[in-house]
Amino acid sequence: MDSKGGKIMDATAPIGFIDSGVGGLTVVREALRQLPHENVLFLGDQARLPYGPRPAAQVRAFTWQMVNYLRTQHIKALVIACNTATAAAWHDIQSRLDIPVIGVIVPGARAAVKVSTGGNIGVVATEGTVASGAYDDAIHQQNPALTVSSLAAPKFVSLVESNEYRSALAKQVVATTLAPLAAKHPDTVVMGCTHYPLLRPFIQAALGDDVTLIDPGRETVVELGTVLDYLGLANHADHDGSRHFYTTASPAMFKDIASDWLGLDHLDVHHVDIEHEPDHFVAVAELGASIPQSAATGHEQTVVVASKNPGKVREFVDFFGPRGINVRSLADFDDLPTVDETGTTFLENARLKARGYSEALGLPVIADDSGLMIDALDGAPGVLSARYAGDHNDAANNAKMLANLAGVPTAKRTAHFHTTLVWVDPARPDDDVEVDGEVDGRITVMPAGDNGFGYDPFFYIPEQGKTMAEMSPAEKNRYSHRGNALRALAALMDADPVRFGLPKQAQQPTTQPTTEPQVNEDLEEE
Ligand SMILES: O=c1nc[nH]c2c1ncn2[C@H]1C[C@H](O)[C@@H](COP(=O)(O)OP(=O)(O)OP(=O)(O)O)O1
Ligand SMILES: [Mg+2]
Repeated sequence: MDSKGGKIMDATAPIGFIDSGVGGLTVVREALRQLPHENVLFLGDQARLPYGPRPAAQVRAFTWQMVNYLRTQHIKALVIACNTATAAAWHDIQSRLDIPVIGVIVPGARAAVKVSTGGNIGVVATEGTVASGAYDDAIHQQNPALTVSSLAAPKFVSLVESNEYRSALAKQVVATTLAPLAAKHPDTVVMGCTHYPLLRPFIQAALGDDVTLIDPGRETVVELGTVLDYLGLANHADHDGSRHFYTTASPAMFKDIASDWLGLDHLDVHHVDIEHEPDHFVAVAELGASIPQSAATGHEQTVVVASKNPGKVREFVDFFGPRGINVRSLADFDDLPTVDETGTTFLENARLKARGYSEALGLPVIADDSGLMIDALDGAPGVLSARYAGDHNDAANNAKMLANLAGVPTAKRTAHFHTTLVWVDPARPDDDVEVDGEVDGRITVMPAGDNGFGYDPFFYIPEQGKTMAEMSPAEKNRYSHRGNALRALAALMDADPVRFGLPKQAQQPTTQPTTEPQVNEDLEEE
């Protein structure tokens, strides 16, 4: 964990990637290769593509809308995986956010300066990037003596976005477009648009084999890895991270290109609308307020997870995110009164939290009250799980549990996790939704695994042969009490979306994706 700007950041939080379309996937592919354990959220603004010909002020506004959307998903770092957006907005965004913000231009320029042998560097980019002079500036900042020749290649983005990037037409367009640059005999050429690496074989052919091509996306991911390490924000999970993709256009075409390019099946792709997001910096707490709540308008739903436990909140984000529901937690709101858990049952406490916070916020709220019941301890710690030894001190709680179980043989260490969820919507009084979930397991003698939270390292599921802390988030969710309760909730949502403020023909998946995408290592590398 690291703290920046007074806010505790979570190494397991996702990294956000934004682009005008699918081009940013070339950067995501690098991230999956170089940083496979990181959780990834990608947003492509295909509905408003291309960004290249647009005025810089408009690109900046669109970019902020993408950024503000991803900020509601609690990203720990942001990569502007688009050269045009980086040229127009990187300075503004990185100066205002309290997370690392990395653009593609500086890393790309740095790499070109490093490898150039003849001091003659070419840059191929969109009109917007060329007009900004951002690469010239970044390269000359490193070494003013280098020659930089820039060329705009406006047609390349549409070749890629129309999935034509392997065609004969593409080959011909690339050769014709690059002829004036080839005539200047650069020794190094920057592919200054994240769409262009998909055309790499044709670009190389047009410029000649002697030219070194720079993929700024690749360099950006190197820099991202360094920054995360430096800030203590790298995800050290022992399994591949989760990957969620959002597009402002239709998911179908996006899925085709993304599956092909990333070598991933079962991509989790969802449509989102971002035009209502603020087009400039606002505090995270204000972002929720800008999203319409009404089911009748069919707009996005926001729910506040009434929990101060970041481990829990993550599991809710993983559940609601793919269903297109924005998630806030109590950490996003200042000056909230604390609701005490004075009940004697999970249901009473979950109701107290859901109703208390919903009343204070005037928003739909979901609360979770959960705990561990150990048979040999007559169901303890149960409702008091969080306060068993120390107040929310996981280490002390686990130590007390172990001490109380000393000498109890394996076969008698059976236990059950329970969760009760209560959903309260101020727009639908007297229509609270209440569901339960349980999972059976056994308490180990030694902790195992680094994932999850609370009692997870000691909660062993015999059928799976591991503790919940040894499972990836998706895997834990498949078996856990919370996963089971959320599946019960999902069934109710699918049956009656309007009850949850969702549009009637909800396009959400009926069950959560349980397949973890695999990275195909065999994909061509340079
Ligand atoms: O999946 C789980 N894996 C491991 N441990 C878990 C899990 N789920 C709940 N637990 C433990 C944490 C806490 O010691 C107690 C819940 O207490 P509980 O009051 O519901 O939550 P909390 O106080 O941590 O957060 P909050 O009330 O703000 O939601 O059971
Ligand atoms: Mg609690």
